[in-house]
Amino acid sequence: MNNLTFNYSHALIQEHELEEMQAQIQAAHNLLHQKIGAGSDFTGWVEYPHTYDKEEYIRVQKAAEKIKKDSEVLVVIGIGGSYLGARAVIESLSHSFSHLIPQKNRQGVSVFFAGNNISGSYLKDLLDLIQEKDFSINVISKSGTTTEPAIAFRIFKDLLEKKYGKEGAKERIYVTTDKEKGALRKLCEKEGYESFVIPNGLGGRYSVLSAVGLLPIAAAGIDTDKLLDGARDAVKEYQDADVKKNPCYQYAAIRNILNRKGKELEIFVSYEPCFNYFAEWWKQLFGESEGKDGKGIFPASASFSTDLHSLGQIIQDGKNNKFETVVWVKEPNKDVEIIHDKENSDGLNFISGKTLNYVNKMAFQGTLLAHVDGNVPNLIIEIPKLDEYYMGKMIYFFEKACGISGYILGVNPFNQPGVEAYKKNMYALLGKPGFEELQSQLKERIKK
Ligand SMILES: O=P(O)(O)OC[C@H]1O[C@H](O)[C@H](O)[C@@H](O)[C@@H]1O
Repeated sequence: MNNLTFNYSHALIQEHELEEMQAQIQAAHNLLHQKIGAGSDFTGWVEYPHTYDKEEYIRVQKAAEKIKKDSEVLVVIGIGGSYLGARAVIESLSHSFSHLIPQKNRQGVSVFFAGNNISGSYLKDLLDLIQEKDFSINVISKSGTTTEPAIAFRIFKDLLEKKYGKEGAKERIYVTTDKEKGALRKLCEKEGYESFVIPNGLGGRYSVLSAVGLLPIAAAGIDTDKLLDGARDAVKEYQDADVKKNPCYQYAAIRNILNRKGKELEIFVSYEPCFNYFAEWWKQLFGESEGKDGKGIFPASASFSTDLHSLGQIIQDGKNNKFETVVWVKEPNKDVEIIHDKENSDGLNFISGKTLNYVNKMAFQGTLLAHVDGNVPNLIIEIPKLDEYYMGKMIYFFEKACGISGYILGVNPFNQPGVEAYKKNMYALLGKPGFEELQSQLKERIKK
C-alpha cells in the first residue's frame, strides 16, 4: 500500500485485546478533540496544519530565502522542543554528510545547532568553525528564559555584532518565541529583530510544524509545503475514533496494552542512521508527555544494524520488559550494489549483485523474527519512501498517538512539571538571586 502503514502482527497481543480498548480510545479521542482533557490549552497542534498563520508562513519562506542568499551557515539556538524537531527533519532528509557538500551544490545552508547543551568545548568548536563564514542565527525559545539557549544567544549575538556591526547583525538575527511573554519578545521589540511566534496552543515538543521547525528546515533547503501536505493528510486520516480504522490510535492503544503487561521500555528502531535525531525528537515527545505521576513507558532508541552489535544482546536476552517500534522505509532514496570479488576471501560472493538495501531488509526481517522469538513485541511503521510528505505525515502520526496514549494512561500529556527540578538546583548552585536558601541547603548536601 502506498501510504504510511502500521503493522501490529508481531505485537504479541490478541485482536480482542485491541478491540477491548475501543471505549478508552473513544474517551481519549473525545478529550483531545473536544478540548476537555487535562492540558487542553496545549492542543492547538491537533488542527494546526490547517489553522497556521498563512501570513507568517510566507515571512518564514522569505526569511529562509534571505538566509540562503547572505549566509553559508545558520546557527539554530534552542533546546528540547525548540530544536529537536528541526534537527530531526533536517538530518532525516539531508545528505548524510551534508556539511561537507559545497554550498553551490546544495539547496540550502548548513544548519548547526547550539544552546542545546552547556559544553564549553562544543560551543568553542562551533564558534571557531563559523568565525570565518557568513552566518545568521535563529534563536528559538518559547519561554524566552531557558538558560542553555540564553547563554549561547549572548555569545553568538556578540560574535555577529563584532563581525557585522550592530545594524548588520540585526539583519541576521531571527527570533522565534512567545507572542507576548518572555525576555526574547522584549528584546525583539527593543531591537527590531525579525521574529516569529510560537502559538500559545503548542508546547515545544509539538511545535515542529510551526515556525519553530519550519524556518530552519526551509533554510536547509527542504520543501516545507510538502511537509505540511503530509501533516494535513494525516489530520484527515487519523481522526476516526474507531480503533479498527485508525492506525494512529492502534499504535496508541497497543503501547498501553503492552505497558499494562509489564513492558516498561519502548525502543524506537530504525535502519537508516539519518533517523537518529528523529529518534531524539520522538524520545522527548513521549518521555515528557507520559513520564509523570509515577507512570510512563521509558522511550529509548536504537539504530540498526549498528546497535545490534551493542544493544542487540540485551534486547534479545535481557529482562523481558521492552518492546520495539520500528520505522521502516520501503524504498530508500539511494542504494549501492555489492560487487563480485574474484578471491571471495570473505565468502560473500553469494550476495554479490545484491544491494545494501536488500541486505538491510534481510537484517530487518531476521531481527524482527529473532526479537519476537525473544518475547520482544515489534510494532512496525512503514513509509513508502523518505521524503517531506511522509516525514510530515509521520510527525503528526506520532504527535497524535502520543496525545491519545497519554490520555489512555491517565496523565496530562501536555505539561512537563518534572523538568523544573534540576533547573531550580542549578540556579541555586550558580547563585541566582532569590535562591540563597536553597543554595546553602544544596551545598550542605554536596559536601556529604
Ligand atoms: O522553548 P523553551 O521555553 O526554551 O523550552 C525548551 C525546552 O525546555 C524545557 O525545559 C522543557 O522541558 C521542554 O519541553 C522545552 O521544549
